[in-house]
Amino acid sequence: MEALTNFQLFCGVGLATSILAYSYAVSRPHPLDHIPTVRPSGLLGSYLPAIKYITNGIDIVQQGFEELVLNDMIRMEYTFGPQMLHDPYHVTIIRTLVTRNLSALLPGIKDEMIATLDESLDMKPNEWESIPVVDFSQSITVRMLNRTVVGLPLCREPDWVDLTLRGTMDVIKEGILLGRVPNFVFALGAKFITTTSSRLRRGAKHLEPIINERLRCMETYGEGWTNRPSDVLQWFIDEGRERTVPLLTARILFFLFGGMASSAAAVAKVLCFLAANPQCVQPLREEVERAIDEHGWTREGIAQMRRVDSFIKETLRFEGTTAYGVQRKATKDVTLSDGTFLPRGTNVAFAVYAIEHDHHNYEDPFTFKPFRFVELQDKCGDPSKYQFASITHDSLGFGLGKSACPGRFLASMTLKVLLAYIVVTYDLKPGKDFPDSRHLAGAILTRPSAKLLFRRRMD
Ligand code: HEM
Repeated sequence: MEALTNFQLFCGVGLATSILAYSYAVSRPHPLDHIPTVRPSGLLGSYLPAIKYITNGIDIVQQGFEELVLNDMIRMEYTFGPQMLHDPYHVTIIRTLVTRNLSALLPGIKDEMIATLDESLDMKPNEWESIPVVDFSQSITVRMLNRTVVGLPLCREPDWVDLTLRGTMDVIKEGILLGRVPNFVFALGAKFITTTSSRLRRGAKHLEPIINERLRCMETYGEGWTNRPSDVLQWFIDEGRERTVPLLTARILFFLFGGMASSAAAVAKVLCFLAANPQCVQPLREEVERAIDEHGWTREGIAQMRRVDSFIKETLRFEGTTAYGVQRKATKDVTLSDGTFLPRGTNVAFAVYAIEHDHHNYEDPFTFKPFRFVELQDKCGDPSKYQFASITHDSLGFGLGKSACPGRFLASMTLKVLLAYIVVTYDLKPGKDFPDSRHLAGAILTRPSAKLLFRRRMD
């Protein structure tokens, strides 16, 4: 027999070691074996559903409805910086200053919306224009959100807009990739997978002159600085925890990340459902025109738009935003009230789509009823219930509990203004590739090729 070459010997030892390691891993009891998890056990088995999950997330989570779902967390400390995890003060600023100042932010949001619509929908009277709905929704959302965050003129600066838009999408892709990298290559892999440093450098170039000028005014005028900007950047500076350009840049980009992708995805769905349901247009127009006649484009006016609110909430419930959500990690061993034991480090998530399509929670859950929530409000006699921004155990689009989305009131106001304005200003109908959605790693997304036809309102 010929002598084994070094290479064959290396392969042989490697194979034997792998078989031993695999046999050991599958024979070891897993601390979660008592819990009905969605993933099969075993060394390779856990990666197979992860791959299947990329294209078929809904089905896998549906399988695990009423069971606990394991999931990897996206690693924000690598895509933005460790300070986002260790000092999430932006959450407090959103809960307090952003939410308290919604009335003051509204005129800027509306102004930015009209400017973006005029630029994107530059058609002649009686002419239909075909618009890719995903791109359109992202462009308008990023501008409206940026207006509240950095104000004019930066919110319209093309490179900044591109950074805050594409950068958000990059972070999502990088986060998904990082979530799939095995732990032992993680620290090294993060450096190569993320574009964090170049993103922050690019952002700092835009923010540096603005931050420096604002710091100068604060030093010069102190409390007497009368035309102090009323935007998120200024609230971060005033808070005083981070006064350097790199740290503030990371915080601002993270803030925009928090609001951008989910709001833009919601806008795309709402516009698609509006185009697909022409029977809703008249009732919506009547409501919006009445509210604007009585209160103008104010928060009071927006609050009167219950059909608009219900249309948005029902669209997101019916179409779904994600297969699973409200992700939590057990930071220590936990025993739940039903006796279920979760060892430290366990990731859990709720089967959001399944819960929002459960007939115990919603009558006729697989039927789109645009004004479902107005009917429920009328039935219980309380219009403050069942609102888009409300959080309940059967309405999980904004999460649940202490970590529920702090930006939901801003998101709700922004979406309502947009839908209300579009419905009274334009006619819409479905275009190409409509209204198909696709599933990506659990998220339910509008197909990027989907088009809508817009025309200036004719009647
Ligand atoms: C329709 C639009 C939006 C949707 C569907 C949405 C949804 C969510 C969800 C599901 C969570 C996780 C909640 C949980 O785990 O319980 C979340 C968290 C968060 N959202 Fe939103 N969001 C939206 C808009 C916004 C906006 C506009 C902002 C910024 C103003 C924002 C800022 C955040 C932040 C900072 C968190 C993390 C909260 C924390 O860690 O405690 N979101 N959002």
